[in-house]
This record gives sequence, structure tokens and C-alpha cells, in this order.
Amino acid sequence: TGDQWGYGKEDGPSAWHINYPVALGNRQSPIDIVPDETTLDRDLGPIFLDYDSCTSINISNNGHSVVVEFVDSDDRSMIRGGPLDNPYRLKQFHFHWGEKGHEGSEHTVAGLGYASELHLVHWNAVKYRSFTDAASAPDGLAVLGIFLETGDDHRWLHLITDVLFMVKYKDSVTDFKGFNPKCLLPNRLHYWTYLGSLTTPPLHESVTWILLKEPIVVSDKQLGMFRMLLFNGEEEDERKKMENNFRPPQPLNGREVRSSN
Ligand SMILES: NS(=O)(=O)c1nnc(N(Cc2cn(-c3ccccc3)nn2)Cc2cn([C@@H]3O[C@H](CO)[C@@H](O)[C@H](O)[C@H]3O)nn2)s1
Ligand SMILES: [Zn+2]
Repeated sequence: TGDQWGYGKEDGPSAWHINYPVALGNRQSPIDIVPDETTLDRDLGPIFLDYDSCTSINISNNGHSVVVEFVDSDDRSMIRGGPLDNPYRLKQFHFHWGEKGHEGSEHTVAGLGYASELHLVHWNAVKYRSFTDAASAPDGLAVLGIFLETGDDHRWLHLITDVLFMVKYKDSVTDFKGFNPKCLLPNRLHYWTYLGSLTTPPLHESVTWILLKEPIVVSDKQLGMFRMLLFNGEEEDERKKMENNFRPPQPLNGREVRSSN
């Protein structure tokens, strides 16, 4: 019962297909983006992010990542435009990262990884009644992916890293209100987009991926705060640092990756 998967040797990405056979499907994520092999699509319009700050609820450690949840019972925090036929509602965002000095993003660009990757998860509330219904539909989810590279301190990321000590252990949660994820966006919203999947079990092939080309910059120190989190719960003896919580790139299987201008 519950989540039996992880990122270790025994329960990691290479074993997920045992309990989640769709892991071997034909539209799995992440992928390696090869810019020269993407299709420039002039019909791809800009994306619009209408994020209203008073919809964040809490921040939690789900044993796989740190997650900020949003009110998704109304249309206050939405993504629209770009490849999307409907507006999609923001449900949560979370991060994937590596260990000190190594890569940690899920998508790679021309074979190169970034230090971390932020995912803002949205669902199609026009066509589906709930996230769970949307999560198993081919056009149910839209995930906005933002790469993080190391450099100077990010001026707003401290709002998240300052509270990570409150969610050190799996299944810990604390209030996190009034956070507007707009402060985590880069300057330009040029993007790549393709049809893929969730990158963690249940790996549903229900995601329209929108990956921003421009990374945001965070410091090594800020990223190091994420590695203070633990995969394990407070009651467990073994302490497992939360790091390398990323799935490696999956076969493209002939999928088209489109590029906005
Ligand atoms: N690397 S990424 O590609 O972006 C993501 N990878 N996984 C993500 N989530 C986890 C997830 C679970 N399910 C799912 C769908 C249908 C049946 C069972 C599980 N789909 N994705 C996103 C996510 C899901 N949730 C859970 O949604 C439930 C239904 O609303 C709710 O009861 C839980 O409390 C909440 O944890 N939260 N986030 S995203
Ligand atoms: Zn993710």
C-alpha cells in the first residue's frame, strides 16, 4: 500500500516498470531536448501565467520531493496559451535535484543536465472534474518545467529554503500561504513543448510538457538547503538525505519537440 517506489538502487527508476508497466510506454518523460532537432512552430503563441498569490496552502515533504500545494477548486491560478487548448489550474509545484556539484534536472538539453528542475503541475478543469480524473487523460495535465542553474543567490527562493527545516521528514507539512510562484520565473518565457508523462509513479502519459529555455539562477548554498531534507520519516532509524530525486531521460520514440520562437 502507499508509495513503494523511490530513487535508490532497489526501488529506483530502473525498477519502476515492475509495478508501473507504463514506465516502458511510448510517451514517457523526461527526455533529452536536442535544440537543433526541435521544430520551430510559428503558430505556437506565448504562454500566460495568471498566478494569484493567495492560493498557496502548504509546503510538505512527501518522501520524494518538497511540494507546495495550491487551492485548485477555482480558476485563480492558471496557465493558458502556448500549446494548450484550455486553461489549466495550478495544483502544486515541486523540485528535483542532484547531489553537491552534480546534475539533478530531469530533462537534459543536448545531453547536459542542470543542477535542478522546478515543476509547476496544472490540470484541465474545463474537461475533467478532478485532478485524479485529469491525471489519467492524454490532455489532462500541463507541467511547466523551469531549469535551475547555480550562481548568485535567488532573491526570492529564500522564502522556500527558510522553511525547509519545518518539513525535514517524510509526511511533514506546514502552512505556506501567500506565496506567488511568479517570483520563480525567468525573464523570458520562450519554451519547448512535447507530449509526455508524469516523471514519477504512476507515470501517467497525461502531460503536455512546457519547458522554459531560460534557467533561473540559485546559489549552491540555497540548493544545499534542499539536501537537508530527508526521504525517511521521523520514526525511521535510517537517515536518507533527499537528493538525486530525478528520473533519467527516456526514449523519444519519434515524438516531435516543438519550439516557440
Ligand atoms: N514530476 S512530475 O511529472 O511533475 C509529477 N509526478 N507526479 C506528480 N503527482 C503525483 C501524482 C499522483 N497521481 C495519481 C493520479 C491518479 C491516481 C493516483 C495518483 N498523479 N500524479 C502530482 C500530484 C498528485 N497529487 C495528489 O493528488 C491527489 C488527487 O488530487 C490528492 O488526493 C493527493 O493528496 C495529492 O498528493 N499531488 N500532486 S507531478
Ligand atoms: Zn516533477
